[in-house]
Amino acid sequence: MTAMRVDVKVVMLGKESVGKTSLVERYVHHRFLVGPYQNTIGAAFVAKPIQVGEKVITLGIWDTAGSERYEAMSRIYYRGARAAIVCYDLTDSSSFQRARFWVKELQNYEEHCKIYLCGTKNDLIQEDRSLRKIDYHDAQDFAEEIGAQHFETSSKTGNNVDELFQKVAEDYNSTAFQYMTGKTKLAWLRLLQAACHIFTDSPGS
Ligand SMILES: Nc1nc2c(ncn2[C@@H]2O[C@H](COP(=O)(O)OP(=O)(O)OP(=O)(O)O)[C@@H](O)[C@H]2O)c(=O)[nH]1
Repeated sequence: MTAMRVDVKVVMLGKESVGKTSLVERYVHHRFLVGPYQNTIGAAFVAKPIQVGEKVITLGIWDTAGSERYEAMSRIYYRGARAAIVCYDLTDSSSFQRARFWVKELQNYEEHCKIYLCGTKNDLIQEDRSLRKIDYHDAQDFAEEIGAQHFETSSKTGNNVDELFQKVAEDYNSTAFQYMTGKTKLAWLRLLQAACHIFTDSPGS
């Protein structure tokens, strides 16, 4: 097995049973597993290359266990993450409280981690609007307050799932230069300068 170089560490956070594993399954394997719910123990990792313009960016996705029993462990997994997908279940108001908890944690301990707020299971809302427990605008306001992107997804139908992960990769791509260390940035600038010289000095230009 060859090791894959990971560009962005992404962590999935949220109350148990909100659908973190299902989101990853849908995105990575294009499937929705039916059958008895199996809670994640500890965490699971998967690497997924994704095309952004001309580039391929590999997301390293950590799917954490939502059970409060594993809270201390989940903290280990968000260390150094560049993106966090904080999930809540649109049909469960307590899951939104839990999402607020994870957002606070990230704001306090992982300030460079970009947050994506994700309301899951929107197929259930499409079927029966009375099941919605989190108003779209309330969640949107919260997302704006914390500077996060907000998505409502369904792993069952696939609605908005690719868009969510694509956005994570695109955001990383557009900010990657910003996060380069001084030395790397200088090297890139010199390379660009040299390329410009070659272009302007080339015969016929
Ligand atoms: N209808 C519907 N059910 C979903 C969706 N996503 C997840 N579920 C169901 O919700 C239950 C929990 O899903 P998981 O993906 O295992 O949840 P989790 O957040 O990974 O749970 P933990 O591992 O305990 O943290 C399962 O029975 C899923 O089938 C969805 O988009 N629509």
